[in-house]
Amino acid sequence: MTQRHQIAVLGGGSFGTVIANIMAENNHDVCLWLRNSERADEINRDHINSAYLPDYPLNTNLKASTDLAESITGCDIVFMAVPSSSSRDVAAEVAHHINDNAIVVSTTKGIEHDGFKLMSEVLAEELPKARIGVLSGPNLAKEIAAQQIAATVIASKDEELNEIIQALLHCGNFRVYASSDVFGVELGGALKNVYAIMAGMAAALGIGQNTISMLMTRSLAEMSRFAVQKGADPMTFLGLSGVGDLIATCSSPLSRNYRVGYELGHGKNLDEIVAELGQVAEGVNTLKLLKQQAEELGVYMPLVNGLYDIIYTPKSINDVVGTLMFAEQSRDVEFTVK
Ligand SMILES: NC(=O)C1=CN([C@@H]2O[C@H](COP(=O)(O)OP(=O)(O)OC[C@H]3O[C@@H](n4cnc5c(N)ncnc54)[C@H](OP(=O)(O)O)[C@@H]3O)[C@@H](O)[C@H]2O)C=CC1
Ligand SMILES: O=C(CO)COP(=O)(O)O
Repeated sequence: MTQRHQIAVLGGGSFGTVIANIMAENNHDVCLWLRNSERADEINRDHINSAYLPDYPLNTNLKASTDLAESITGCDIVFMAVPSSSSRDVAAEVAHHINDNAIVVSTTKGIEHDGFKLMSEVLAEELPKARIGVLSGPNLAKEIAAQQIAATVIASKDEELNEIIQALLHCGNFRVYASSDVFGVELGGALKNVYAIMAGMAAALGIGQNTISMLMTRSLAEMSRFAVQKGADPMTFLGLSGVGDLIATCSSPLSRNYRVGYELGHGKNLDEIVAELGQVAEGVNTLKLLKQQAEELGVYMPLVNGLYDIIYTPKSINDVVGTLMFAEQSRDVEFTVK
């Protein structure tokens, strides 16, 4: 019989709810921490999170709470599923209640504003005694909630941690692959959000399959180029957390980042789009940070620059496309396996 774990999932949005429910279905003690008491009551009473996943019946053993101390105390595993803008504050609170040596897994695909830090780095600073992992992959929450087959990646240097998380989340429609490349897995999840905005914008303009293929492939080249400059292994970008997640989010209106791009492509204002979305689209902040970081490192990122110009400068989409099409023509594949 597998060990029964006591788990807290912090963040009661779409992804937090889905992973909490999978683990409750797998017979673990799971508490979903959220800040809205009406929603917590609804989950405990009606076993539904109607604000985020109205068609997804939740396991009756899944508990919800607005009390962070109550949610975390005694847990051996904590999942972070809040937006990157809140991760440090939430982690600092977690530090008061968490067991030494507990496992903490970040699911957040974003970058901290100051210092271009990924969430595992933020967690390591705030929770120095925790064993830290990162979960990332092509995981559109609504598809998982609809019981569609999906897979993800758990990344940690701690092999035992990877095995524990694989067993926790594995079920008939969800597979978990392991990686030791925490940085590469996490960076892939954060960067692809930017390209999903671009893909949504391109979809709004009615582009064909050749153009879609070109955009996605050149996005992967650009992401990998940036990652290599930051010291990551480009091979990780060929896995689920890299190209896998890029394909999912650049192809689906279920992606919030794609939807932001789609509305931008129809001429809507960014602030209005974000306000109407009511959920996190991490790529909007990542775009600015990525452009700045690429400039500092001297990495050539024409797609990021073009998207930035469309959103934040008076340049039109046609101006930007013209510039991109007449840029110097270079090599297709930049990396070789020795
Ligand atoms: N959705 C997906 O398919 C996947 C998402 N991710 C990543 O996971 C993260 C969360 O995504 P997702 O669940 O979809 O996002 P949602 O926007 O659906 O939910 C975010 C949740 O975080 C809560 N929250 C925000 N700020 C705070 C705070 N300061 N304290 C407590 N709770 C807070 C929100 O609360 P409230 O409802 O009260 O506003 C909401 O419940 C993102 O970084 C995303 O990139 C990762 C994999 C897949
Ligand atoms: O990361 C995701 C799917 O893997 C979710 O993408 P969005 O945040 O764009 O909805």
